[in-house]
Amino acid sequence: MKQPNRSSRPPRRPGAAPSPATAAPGFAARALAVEGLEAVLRHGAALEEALEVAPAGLDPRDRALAYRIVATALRRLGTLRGLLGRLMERGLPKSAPRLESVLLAGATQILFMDVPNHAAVGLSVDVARAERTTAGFAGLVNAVLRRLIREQEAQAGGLDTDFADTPDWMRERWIAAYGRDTARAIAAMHRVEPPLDITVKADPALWAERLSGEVLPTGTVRILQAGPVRALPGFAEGAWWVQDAAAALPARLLGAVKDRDVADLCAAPGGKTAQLAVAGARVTAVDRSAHRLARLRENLDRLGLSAQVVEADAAAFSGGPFDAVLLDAPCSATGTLRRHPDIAVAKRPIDLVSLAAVQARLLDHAAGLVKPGGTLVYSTCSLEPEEGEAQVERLLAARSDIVRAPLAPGEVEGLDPFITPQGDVRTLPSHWMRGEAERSGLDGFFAARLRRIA
Ligand SMILES: C[S@@+](CC[C@H](N)C(=O)[O-])C[C@H]1O[C@@H](n2cnc3c(N)ncnc32)[C@H](O)[C@@H]1O
Repeated sequence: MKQPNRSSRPPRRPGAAPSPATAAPGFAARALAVEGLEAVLRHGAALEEALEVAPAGLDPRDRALAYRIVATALRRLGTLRGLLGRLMERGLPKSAPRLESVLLAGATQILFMDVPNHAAVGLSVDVARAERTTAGFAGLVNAVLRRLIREQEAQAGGLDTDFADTPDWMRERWIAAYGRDTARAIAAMHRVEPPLDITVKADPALWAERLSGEVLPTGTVRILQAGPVRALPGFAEGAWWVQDAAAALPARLLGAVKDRDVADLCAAPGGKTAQLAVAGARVTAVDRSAHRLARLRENLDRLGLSAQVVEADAAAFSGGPFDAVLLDAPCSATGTLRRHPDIAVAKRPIDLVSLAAVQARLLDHAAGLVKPGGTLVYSTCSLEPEEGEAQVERLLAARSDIVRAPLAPGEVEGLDPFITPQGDVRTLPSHWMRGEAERSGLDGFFAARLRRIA
């Protein structure tokens, strides 16, 4: 946790007149952060859409700060709730559920961000006062956050445990699947803001230099402290796209795809479609979401790439047969918690049951779209074996015309550390530790390469 930072100016006392507080520097970012937390915690919004309520004309720096507050609060939610619980013996007032978001945003800035304590407290008080249901609790916000500053070390005792920010059901599943030490290492990575990973159309070394990044062993360019993505060199001209290093691996399992007919099932927003198109494949990109396909088209346009785009349920899609099929199935996405900490709030164990059924239906159908002799790659961004390894075992047991085409060491550059004894790929957020955690890790992905033999 951040060391106590003592300010010469005390926080604004809630009794003092707030005006023109709502126009004060930093207010808009804090108000938006509280809205964002409300959207995720109480209305089930995804983090990506939580800040869509931002007022038009908001300075992009305020938006970026609000995003960091929300993302950090979600990454450290267990710790923060534990601390606030200790500081508020009587709990949150029932009449103001929104107050929790105000306190979470304030405590996040105090404990985990480089924000002066007086600004974190003063602006939290202003945000509380600006809304009808929380205005009467501005004094409480002031008192709780100031006590947090004074007593953070003492109050944190026993709270900041390895799994404090991991939902119990995820912790238990990861311990069962990967062992306690690895589960602990995964949980630790989920607390860290990940770097920006991009896939470049060509010349990773050149772009790594231009963007002050580094080329990872698999060819992804990794950038620390990137700032707004759209403002980076090469974005507007379509030289690269954002894609986690692990998300870039499944398409590479297909090998050479130049002039091949390749179906990318569940394709939007198109990261893997773009990889296949750059590699020279004739790509049919299928997704059932019109909204997400619009993003796929926008991405391909910016990149100057093309694919045949089909809006359809991939489990009923009747194109092909194809030389190769990539099925990047919808899943719980528990492998992406570093980038999407809202998943820890949104997902429930029961979701795995329905998702596994969808994945089985999609995988069965995908197998039928592959030409005899062709390749099928199945992938998910999940840490849960039911959504990865078990799906492949089930398909192999059910169909004698599908066999595993295991990956050989050295076959795909940089991939060896992730090849399982079965010849599949399994990445974990705790893999690829490269010095500081902020430049390490990658999303948790599973990918298997299969071949249709008849
Ligand atoms: C993990 S995301 C795909 C990410 C994408 N492959 C990429 O690399 O950018 C899963 C996608 O599956 C789509 N989807 C879910 N169920 C589907 C179905 N039955 N048929 C087609 N697409 C589906 C969702 O709309 C979503 O875009």
